[in-house]
Order: sequence, then C-alpha cells, then structure tokens
Amino acid sequence: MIDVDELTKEYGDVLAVDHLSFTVPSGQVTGFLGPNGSGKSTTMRLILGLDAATSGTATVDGRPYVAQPMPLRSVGALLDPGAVLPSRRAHHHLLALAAGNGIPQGRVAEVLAEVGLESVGRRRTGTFSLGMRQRLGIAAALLGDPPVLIFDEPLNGLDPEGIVWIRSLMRRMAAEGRTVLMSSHLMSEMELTADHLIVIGRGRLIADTSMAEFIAAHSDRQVVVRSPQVEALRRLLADRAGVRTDDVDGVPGLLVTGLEAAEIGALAAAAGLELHELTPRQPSLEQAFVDMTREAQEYRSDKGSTR
Ligand SMILES: Nc1ncnc2c1ncn2[C@@H]1O[C@H](COP(=O)(O)OP(=O)(O)OP(=O)(O)O)[C@@H](O)[C@H]1O
Repeated sequence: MIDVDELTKEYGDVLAVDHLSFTVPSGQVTGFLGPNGSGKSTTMRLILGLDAATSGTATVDGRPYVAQPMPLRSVGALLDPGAVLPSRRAHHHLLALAAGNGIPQGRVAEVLAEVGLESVGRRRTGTFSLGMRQRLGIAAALLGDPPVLIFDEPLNGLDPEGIVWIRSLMRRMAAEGRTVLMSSHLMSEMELTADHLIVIGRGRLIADTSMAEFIAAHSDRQVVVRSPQVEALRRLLADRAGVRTDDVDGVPGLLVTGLEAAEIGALAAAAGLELHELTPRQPSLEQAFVDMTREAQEYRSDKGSTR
C-alpha cells in the first residue's frame, strides 16, 4: 500500500505538490491523472525518494522508500526509460540491478521474456527504440517481483500490441494482489485499465474515487443530433437545453445536454424538422476528464485570482 500524507514540494516559487493526501490500495490498478504540470511525476519521485519533500510524508507499506531494506524487492518503478547507459547491453543493465538488490541472476532472463525482449537482450540499449527502452524499464521494475508497482506514462512509445500488453500486465499484477499506480494521458486506455482514480490539479487532490463514480460524477449525459436544418434545430433547443456545435466525424451537428433523445425527437417532429441522427453518447473517462479539468480550472482561477 502507498500512503501519501500532506505531501508538499516546492521548487523555488513553484508549488509542484500541495498538501496532497491519498492512499493507493493493493489488489487494483489505480490511475493517476492530472493535466500537464499538475505534479504527477513529482509525486511519484517523492514516493520513490528521488527528491526530498518540502513537508509531509510518502510511505510504501509503512516505510519511506529509502528505508526499504531491498528497494527493488519492495517497489518496482518506471519513471524515465531513458535513464539507462546507452553503451550497456540490456541484460547487463538488469544483471547489475539484480546484483545490487540480492535478486538471483536467473530472474533477468525471466523478466526479459516477460517484456518480449529476450531476442535483443544482448544488444546495447543505445540501439533500442523508445518502446523497447520502455519495455526494458518495465523489466527492471518487475525484476524484484515487488508487491508495489509505480509506472509513470508506461504507454509512451508503445505500439498497439504493446499497449494491450501493458493493460493485461497491469490487470494481472493487480489480480495477484499487488499495488499498482500508473499515470497516463491516454484516457481511453486508462478507462480500460484502472479500477480507481487519483486525480490532481496544480498539485492538489481533485478526486479519489472509483472509475465508474468518476465518470458518472463528471460527465453530463449528452445526445448527438444531426439535421440538415441544424440552425433551426439549434434555435428550437437552445431555450430548453445546453447546445454546442459538434462536428465530430466531420459532419456538423449539435451536442445537446439536459434533454433525453426521445424529448429531442419529439420536439423536432412537432416543429417539422428532419433529423439524420439522434444518438445518446456513452459517457467516457475522456469526456469526464475534460469536463472535470474545466471545473478545476474554474476552481483554480477563483482561488488564484488576486487581481
Ligand atoms: N526539478 C524541477 N525543478 C523545478 N520545477 C520543477 C521540477 N520538477 C517539476 N517541476 C515543476 O513542478 C510542476 C509539476 O511538474 P510534474 O512534472 O510533476 O507534472 P506532471 O503532472 O507529471 O506533468 P506531465 O503530465 O506534463 O508529465 C511543474 O510546474 C514543473 O515545471
């Protein structure tokens, strides 16, 4: 279990993490979300003792990372896949990590196979693509068979097969009872992978909730409506509902909030307007996140406006 308590990090004038508290439980995948610069990587670095907190604490299974007797056996992390010497061969890189953490050498071949790099293990990492470096970073994280895994943007550089592979790896690790914390900007993938979400904005906690609750709480029910008489339809609906232009799929239409599809159909029929599409939109994490971010920005500008 990861415990973050009133964690705060200042870089000069920048408050990167601001009295942040949350718990990441075991047995599920927890997604870590926030707009660019919201403090996700900083929080992960603080949990891993790579940076010192200004105040507050972060512990893994009750101890700070630096106090773990065999860190790689306690926590596996992928933060910066570029942080490998380019002249090092992949399996030498892993052997060195294993030796420093009391991990049997045989484990190196196992994790190389697990991440699909067994055939290139003898190659120098400088010749690796971004996706291959990412896989090597994941191999390093898995090396000590740790109960806690922390992944910062693990999907970067991965091809579609790699993305599906990460999803099943994360799900399997959680099903085995491990604690899995992962950040990603790929919302559709996050929606398929995570059970729980920690959402931050400007270093502060915005949401700590299940995926289903987050989507339900932050996305409005919307209906996509297309019509050859789109302007007349807009005028008809504007008094009764939220109406935005929506040119998803390249066909101009309206995105209507606050009316059911049947109500829109009835109104259009009564006004003699022709409809070409009337589709309730399934709420998604992507939509919820965009809506939430908009709310968070309003919250932030309220709080931040000193002029
Ligand atoms: N070493 C550092 N020195 C100064 N400022 C830093 C440092 N590391 C991070 N910051 C600042 O802290 C804030 C949070 O950055 P952080 O990288 O943690 O965000 P993030 O949520 O991971 O962003 P992204 O989604 O873009 O990866 C940013 O304003 C960033 O510029």
